[in-house]
Amino acid sequence: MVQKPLQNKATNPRIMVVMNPILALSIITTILFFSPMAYSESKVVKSALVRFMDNLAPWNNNSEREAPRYWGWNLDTDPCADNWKGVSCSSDGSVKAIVLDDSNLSGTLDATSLCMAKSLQILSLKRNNLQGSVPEAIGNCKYLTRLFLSDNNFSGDLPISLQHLCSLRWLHVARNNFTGPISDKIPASVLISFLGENNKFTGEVPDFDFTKLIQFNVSNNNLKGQIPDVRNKFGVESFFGNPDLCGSPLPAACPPSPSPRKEKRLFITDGVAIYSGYIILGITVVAFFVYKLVRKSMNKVEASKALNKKECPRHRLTRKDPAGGNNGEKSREDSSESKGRGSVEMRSEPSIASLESGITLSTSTLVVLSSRVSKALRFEDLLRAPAELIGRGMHGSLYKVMLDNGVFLAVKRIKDWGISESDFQRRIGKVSQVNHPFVLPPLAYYCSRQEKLLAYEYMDHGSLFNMLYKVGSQNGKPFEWGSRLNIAAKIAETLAYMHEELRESGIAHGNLKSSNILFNNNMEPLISEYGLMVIEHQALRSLSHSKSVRNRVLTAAHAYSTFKVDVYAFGVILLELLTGKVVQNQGVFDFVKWVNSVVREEWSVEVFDKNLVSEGASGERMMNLLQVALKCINPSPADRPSMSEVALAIVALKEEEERSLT
Ligand SMILES: Nc1ncnc2c1ncn2[C@@H]1O[C@H](COP(=O)(O)OP(=O)(O)OP(=O)(O)O)[C@@H](O)[C@H]1O
Repeated sequence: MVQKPLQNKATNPRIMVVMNPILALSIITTILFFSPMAYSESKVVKSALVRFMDNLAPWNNNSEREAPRYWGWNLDTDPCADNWKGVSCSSDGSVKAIVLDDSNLSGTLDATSLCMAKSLQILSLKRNNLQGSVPEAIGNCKYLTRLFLSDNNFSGDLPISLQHLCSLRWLHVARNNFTGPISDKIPASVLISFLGENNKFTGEVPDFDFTKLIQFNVSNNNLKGQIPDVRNKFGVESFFGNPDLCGSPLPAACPPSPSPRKEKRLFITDGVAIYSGYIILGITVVAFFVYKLVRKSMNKVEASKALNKKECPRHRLTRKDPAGGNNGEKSREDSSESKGRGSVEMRSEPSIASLESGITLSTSTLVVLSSRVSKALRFEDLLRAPAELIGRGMHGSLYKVMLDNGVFLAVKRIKDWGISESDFQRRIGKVSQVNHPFVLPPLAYYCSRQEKLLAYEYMDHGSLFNMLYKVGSQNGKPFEWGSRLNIAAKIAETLAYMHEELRESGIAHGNLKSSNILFNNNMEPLISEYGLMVIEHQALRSLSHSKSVRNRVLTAAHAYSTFKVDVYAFGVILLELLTGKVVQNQGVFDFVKWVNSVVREEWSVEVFDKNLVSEGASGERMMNLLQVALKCINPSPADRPSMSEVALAIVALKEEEERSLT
C-alpha cells in the first residue's frame, strides 16, 4: 500500500495543543513566523483590496450565505494565508491573480484600489454584471499579463493607459458595450490574444502583429476600412458584423482609393510652377527666424509624447525565453524602458518548464478527456503556462497551472514510477469512464517514456487534510460533527460504488488519504487521484518471470487485496475526522498505535477532537463511528469489512444524527 506515512505525535502541533499549550503556542508562532506566508500583503494593500471588493458590490446579487464575508475578503485576514476567494499568491505571499468569474458581481471596477496590489498579473472578472468604464488607473497594474473582462456591461472607451501595460498578453473584453477606437488604446505589439467581439468599437482594425496573435476577434462592432494582412490566420468569423469593414478575409472588396502620392506630386508640381518664387522666399525668411525656437519646442513635445506613450518594445517577443525555447509570448527581458528610464521592471511568470529540472519540451498534443481543456493544447503549452508549485508528494510534484482560457488545472508530474505507458493510459481511461459525482475525473494527460503528466481541475476549496490541519474550519465556520459525518458517508458510499458496484471492473484507489479528498464549491468531497497508484495483480504479474517469485508476490497481493488497503486507509481518514488530528509523512503507524492504546485503556473519549466534544456532538454516535474506524484498521486485511458494509454503517449513523436534529 502506498498510504502516506503518519505524522509523529510529538511533532504534530494539534496534538501538542492538547499536551502543552505554552509549548504548542511557541511552536505555532515559530511556524507562522518562518512560513512563507509570513511575508503577506501589507495593511494598505489589504484595505485597498477590500475596497476593490466593496466596489464590485457582491452583496447585491448574492445570497447572505454567498456574500463576501464568507469569501474571506476582510481586514482581519490575509489574502494569501487565509485563502480569500479567487485570490492566488506567489510563494512570497504577494497577490498574483484575482479570478472572480461567474460571481454575480454588479458594481464597478475600482482600479485605483486594485492596482495597489503591485504584483498582480492576472485579473479575471468574466461573466458578471459589472458596469461603468474601465478606469485609467488600470495602467498602474504594471505586471498584468492577462485581463479578462468579457461578458459584463462595461461601457465607454478602453483606457489609454492600457498601452502602458507592456506585459499584457491576453486582453479579453468581448460582449460588453465598449465604444470608441481600439487601435491607439492597447499595446498591440505584445498581445497574443485579443477578444473584443460584440461591442460598439469604431475606427479601424488595430495594427496588431498578426504573426504573434493566437486568438483574435473583433466581430460585431462598428469598425470600418480595410482589414490589415492577417497572414491567413483568422477567418471571416473574426471580422463579420462590421458593415463598413472590407477586404480579405471578408467577401466585400475595398473600393479602389486614389493614390495619395500621385495627388501630392500633382499638387507640388502645379504649385511649384505657379508660386515658386513666393514659396522659396517665404520659406527662407520664416525658416531663418523661427528655426531655433521651433526646434527647441519640438524637442520638448517629442520627448513628452514619447514619455506618455511608453510604447512596448516589439523585440521582447522574439527573443529566446529562459526555458530555452523560442516562444516569444512567455519570454521576459528587461525592456529598453527599464534600462533607460527605470520605470518598468519585467517579471518572469514561473511555469512548470522553468520550475522543474530535466523536463524536455515537445510539441506533442495531450490526451484531452474534457471540453474544459482545448483539444489543441500541446504538452509544451502546458509546461510554459503560468504555474505555481503546490507541493511535492511521494509520487511527484503538483502545480497549479492557468490556461489561456482562464481555467486553472492541478497538474501532477509523476516521477520515478515504474509503470508502462500502456498501463498508465489504461488506468486513466478506466477512471475517466466512471463518471461518479464524487470522483474527480482527470481532464487531460501526457504520457511518454520519459514524462507522465496528469491534469485535474484545480479545486479552490482545498483538501480535507488542509481543513483539519491548517485551516481548522470549514469556510470560516467550525468543522462540525454533522459535516464530518456527512463527508465520511459520501466518501464511504463512493468507495463502495467504485469497489463493488462496477463488479469485475471495480477499481481501488490505491493512495487514499485526506490530502486526496478535495472539496467542490458546495463543499462536497471529491476523491482525487483515483486508481492511479493502485497495485494491480496484472502489474505484479509482470514484475518477474520467475515462477516462485511471481507466486509469492501474487499470494501477497491476494492477501493484501487492494480493496482492503483502501478500507484501511479509509479507517485512518475516519480517525482523522474523529480526532481532528492528521497523519503526515511517516506517522500512520504511530497514529493508529496511539488510537489503539487510548481505546485499550478505555479512555476512548480522550481520542475525540475537543471541538466536537465542546460542540456537544453525540458521544454515542462518535463512539459508534470510532468502532467502524477500528474495524477498518484491523491489522488482518481479511477481517476488515467491505466498503459497502462500512458505508451502510455510516449512513445509518448519519440518518440517526439527522433524525435527532428534527
Ligand atoms: N485538483 C487539485 N486541486 C487543488 N489542490 C490539489 C489538487 N490535487 C491535489 N491538491 C493538493 O495539492 C497538494 C499536493 O498534492 P500531491 O498529490 O502532490 O501530494 P500528496 O497527495 O501529498 O502526495 P502523493 O499523491 O504524491 O502521495 C496536496 O495538499 C493536495 O491536497
